[in-house]
Amino acid sequence: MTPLVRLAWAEEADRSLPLPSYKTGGAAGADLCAHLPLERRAKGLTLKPGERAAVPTGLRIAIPDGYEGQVRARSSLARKGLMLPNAPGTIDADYRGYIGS
Ligand SMILES: O=c1ccn([C@H]2C[C@H](O)[C@@H](COP(=O)(O)OP(=O)(O)OP(=O)(O)O)O2)c(=O)[nH]1
Repeated sequence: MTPLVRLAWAEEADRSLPLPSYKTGGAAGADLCAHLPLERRAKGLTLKPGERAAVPTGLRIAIPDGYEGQVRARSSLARKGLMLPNAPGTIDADYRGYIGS
């Protein structure tokens, strides 16, 4: 049986941003987009060396019981020197808050 993963936008989310999507039929994971507040989006997010930030996704997700979600950095980010300090980030099946990374 294919597990059903439910996604919901955060209340204040900009729903014109892309939802997580699998770029190819064989992709192991779906790409998540950053959901920066509108006023900060044009400038983006700049981190100083060694600085850390939680990047919101504007999404909540419900993972079925018995499964775990994982947030991993794309390898193209690693080539730019960006990484997730907690990778893989664990999304618990009973978590219903907003997903950040
Ligand atoms: O990269 C991540 C990792 C976790 N989470 C969310 C989903 C997860 O279910 C929850 C708690 O994560 P975890 O159990 O890894 O953190 P904790 O430090 O043990 O926090 P808590 O005491 O809140 O469980 O935070 C994210 O949104 N992004």
